[in-house]
Amino acid sequence: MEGEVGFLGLGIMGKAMSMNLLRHGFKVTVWNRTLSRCDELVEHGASVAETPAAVVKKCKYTIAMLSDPSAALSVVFDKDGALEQICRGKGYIDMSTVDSDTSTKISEAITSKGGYFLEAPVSGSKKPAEDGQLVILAAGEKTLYEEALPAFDVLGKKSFFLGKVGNGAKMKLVVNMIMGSMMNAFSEGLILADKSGLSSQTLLDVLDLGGIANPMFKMKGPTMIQKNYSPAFPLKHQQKDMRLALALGDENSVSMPVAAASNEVFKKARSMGLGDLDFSAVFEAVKFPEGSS
Ligand SMILES: NC(=O)C1=CN([C@@H]2O[C@H](COP(=O)(O)OP(=O)(O)OC[C@H]3O[C@@H](n4cnc5c(N)ncnc54)[C@H](OP(=O)(O)O)[C@@H]3O)[C@@H](O)[C@H]2O)C=CC1
Ligand SMILES: O=CC(=O)O
Repeated sequence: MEGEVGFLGLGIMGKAMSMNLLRHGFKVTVWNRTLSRCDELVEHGASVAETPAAVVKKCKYTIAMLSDPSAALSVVFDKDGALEQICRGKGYIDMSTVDSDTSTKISEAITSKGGYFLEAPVSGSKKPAEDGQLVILAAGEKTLYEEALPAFDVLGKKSFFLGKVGNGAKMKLVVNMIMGSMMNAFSEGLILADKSGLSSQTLLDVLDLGGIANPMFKMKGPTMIQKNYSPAFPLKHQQKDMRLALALGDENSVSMPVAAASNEVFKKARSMGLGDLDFSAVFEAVKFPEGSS
């Protein structure tokens, strides 16, 4: 990955990832819809471009890390979007969590102009992004995957190449569907323990020693008990992932009652105004279901 790398989208993940690239000696040109969010990256050596098109014009490789399908499409297809400057030899790597249709639309547009496309959503949240410990789920153009490995090695602890475009998106949605359902079950367990007169902390200790111990319970349990929902993975994005995973289930005639019920609780949490908090704030919606005070 020689030369300047472009980075579009400096939210929780994009900021941590582009900072990591800078720390490891990559030259990075950044763009964010809210341009002021570029300032901190500039202090650490990044250059700024005014539009996605300007980033692509300057850089052989451009990485995008955007909130959802509509943002991913807008940054490519809108006026001054990335597509305007895609030409032969340019690589576009979308690391946002989107559905396979969105990824395919972007891929077809990029490749129709002679560019190369890779989808590469990630598993792992704010802290793994800061520590370069993401799990990268890439699919699409194998040559671009191989060229991107020096960057992926900085951003992640392991990269998978999953074949044709769409497979990375699908894998990410399956993983996050499981994660969202687990977070709901965990929240119900914490409440059941509390209402039954048991100590929440003791429940966490018991869980951590058994067969269902996992890093998510270990990390989120204590902060949930303290009602600290400072966002690492925003709840609105988890709900988007449940919705997209359920659509994938529809397409494949897979019945997912557990995920469907969990999605309802995430929707309820959004309607309670919790969308910008961490996804563990779904705990509040489980505590106070529809109709209760
Ligand atoms: N946070 C996490 O733990 C993880 C998140 N992900 C996925 O990574 C992606 C980014 O997540 P995260 O960084 O947390 O999200 P944030 O909400 O923190 O950041 C979203 C980014 O998308 C930009 N954006 C939103 N809408 C548009 C639009 N219409 N046009 C242009 N830019 C837009 C925002 O720009 P602006 O600053 O202007 O609002 C911002 O840069 C999501 O797909 C998420 O599901 C994957 C793994 C972990
Ligand atoms: O998408 C979220 C994550 O933690 O992975």
